[in-house]
Amino acid sequence: MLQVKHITFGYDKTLVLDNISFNLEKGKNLAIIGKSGSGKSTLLKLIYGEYDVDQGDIFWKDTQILGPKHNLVIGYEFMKYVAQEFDLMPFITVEENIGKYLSRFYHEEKQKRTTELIKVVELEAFAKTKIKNLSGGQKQRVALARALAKQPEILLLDEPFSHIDNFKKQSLRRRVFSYLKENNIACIVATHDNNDVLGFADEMLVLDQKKIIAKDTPQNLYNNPKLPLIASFFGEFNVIDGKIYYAHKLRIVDEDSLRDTSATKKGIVKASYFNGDFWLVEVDCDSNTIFIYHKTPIEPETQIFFSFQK
Ligand SMILES: Nc1ncnc2c1ncn2[C@@H]1O[C@H](COP(=O)(O)OP(=O)(O)OP(=O)(O)O)[C@@H](O)[C@H]1O
Repeated sequence: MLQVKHITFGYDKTLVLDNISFNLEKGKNLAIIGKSGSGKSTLLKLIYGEYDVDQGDIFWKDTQILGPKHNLVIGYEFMKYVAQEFDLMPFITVEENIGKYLSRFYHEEKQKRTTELIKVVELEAFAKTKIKNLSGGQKQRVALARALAKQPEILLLDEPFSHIDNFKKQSLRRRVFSYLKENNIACIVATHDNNDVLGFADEMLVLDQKKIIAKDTPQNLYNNPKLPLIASFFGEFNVIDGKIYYAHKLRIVDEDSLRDTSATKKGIVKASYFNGDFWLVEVDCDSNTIFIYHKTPIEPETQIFFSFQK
């Protein structure tokens, strides 16, 4: 189990993280979310032992994670970290980069393991390509495979799919996260993308103002977002009379249906934005901007009525 106990850290005099504590069980997937600059990468780096904490302790099982002041070589065998900038060896191939960390393995086993990992990150066609000839997204996938090469017990991922195109992203996420579950590898994923979280994370931790402001399952946080910051991670939302409503929880209704319900408001359409299955309709309601999903676009300046769905 990972135990993060009351850690505090600042790069200089200004605090970045203040009294952060949480645990993570073996094999579990934890997502860390928060605004840009809220300290997600810093937290991953502290857990990895890249910096010394100012206060507090971090343990993986019985091993205390120590920073550079107390540890000549950064990092531990059981933990791997895939940073936002991945440092691969540019002049050797994809399989050589992945295999590089498997020097202790017999040749056949090493080849088998490398092939398996190349499959996880869907780079079969590039196995013999030199890193310098790969795109950013392909490099990111090599970095992921390399981190998995030695079967860590815990993996720290910073925006792991940020460079990967949408065609690949969905299937790659499923493969990588299933691989981690099957192999009982715990992971912490710092991300801005709710698709990295919904469907994969066992829990989510929200960082804001140097603190953890929420920690719960994605389902609970999605269904009951206590703060706009949390709702904004999941999608378009509105704050109406102090309550948070996702844009898909509001319904544009006919004037006739108004008699039945008191929970209806009036507004003037400002614009409609194509959104795939729906249009996102921007409405001015008592000088507040409200967003509502609707099946069709609505002409600007049209008066509409909308109601709230549970
Ligand atoms: N090496 C550094 N030296 C000094 N300050 C730093 C350093 N790295 C990060 N910071 C500062 O620490 C704060 C947290 O940065 P961090 O990169 O952890 O945030 P983040 O949540 O990961 O951001 P993003 O989502 O943009 O990646 C920011 O204010 C940043 O400017």
